[in-house]
Amino acid sequence: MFGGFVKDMGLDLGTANTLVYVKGQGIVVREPSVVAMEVGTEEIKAVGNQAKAMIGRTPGNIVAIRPMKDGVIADYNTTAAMIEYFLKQASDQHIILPRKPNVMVCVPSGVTAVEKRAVEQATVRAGAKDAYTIEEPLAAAIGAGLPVWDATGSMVVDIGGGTTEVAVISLGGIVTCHSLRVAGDKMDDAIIQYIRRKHNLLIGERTAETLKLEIGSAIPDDQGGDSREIKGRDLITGLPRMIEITTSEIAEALNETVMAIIDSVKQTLEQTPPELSADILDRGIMLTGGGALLRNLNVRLSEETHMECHVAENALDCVAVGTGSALEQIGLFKPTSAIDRFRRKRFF
Ligand SMILES: Nc1ncnc2c1ncn2[C@@H]1O[C@H](COP(=O)(O)OP(=O)(O)OP(=O)(O)O)[C@@H](O)[C@H]1O
Repeated sequence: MFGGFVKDMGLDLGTANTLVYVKGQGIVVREPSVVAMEVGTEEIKAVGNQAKAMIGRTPGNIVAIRPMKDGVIADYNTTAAMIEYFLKQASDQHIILPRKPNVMVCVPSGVTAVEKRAVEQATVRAGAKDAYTIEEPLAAAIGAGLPVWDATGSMVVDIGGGTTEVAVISLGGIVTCHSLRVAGDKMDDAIIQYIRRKHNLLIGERTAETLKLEIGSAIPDDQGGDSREIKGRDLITGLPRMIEITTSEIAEALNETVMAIIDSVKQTLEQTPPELSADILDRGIMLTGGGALLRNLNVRLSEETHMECHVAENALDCVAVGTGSALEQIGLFKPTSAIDRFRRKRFF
């Protein structure tokens, strides 16, 4: 393999988190996709965990931004700088790189050719020798251990920060899929809006996400369920205020988002060829991505589709692991597969 030195990498360039998978070593970097930058000079002050801690707390001259939005690049230069930082971190910590690595990056299945090209170019600009792309649901299915290469239908629902990807896969290819720009971030927004409407309280993104992680659920609890005290700014007095929020309230806030995901699964099932539907009925639906960890989401989806729904064991890692595994098996991919090779034109 490339003189025995170069380690190829799989990059799960997510809206919420970026993971780097190094061939033979597994996941070596796992950090939030956040960059803190100085206004005016655009000098990067921090990336990843350090930058995330700054969200909502930065002084006026520093902004913490998420350069990926809805699964695609919203800010090209910052994304390239962020990828460069993560690839460098992976190589500094774990490997010797006498030559540039080949990098396989995942992209949502619904991206345009321009959006895909931007990801490839940003990866090359960040230091990759060659960039390859793989569609996210295929990577998620490989990472979740589904038999994607067999002549049998597998269904995967990957719920990330920016996108939800629903796909039926057979013989290494995507047969039907839906990509929905509704996922974890929209859930956080829904919680912010709900608390604003119902309690006249303004809370930040991080508080909303914490509520979702700690007491969120896709099914309301008749008894109210768990509760948490949260602090925010009163919209009437402008003063800080504390209130108590229950699981049932969060479930109510998330209902619309959860229904959008369920509808997308139903639509995909409606468009699935009957033989493959039968396979899915036998094996069930596999949920991956951080959003799949929302409490009772699998139960709710199961009730709505009358099928078994399983949450992958390593839900947050599936796409990165699948992306890395795909790179290891690149020889197995046919030209019609979901992987496209991008030959770099010299940039600089
Ligand atoms: N236990 C949990 N319950 C609910 N949501 C969770 C949980 N853990 C993580 N999440 C959410 O999962 C999302 C991140 O998931 P993931 O890392 O798979 O996304 P991503 O790959 O960065 O995004 P995308 O695939 O859309 O680009 C965040 O919105 C996060 O809040």
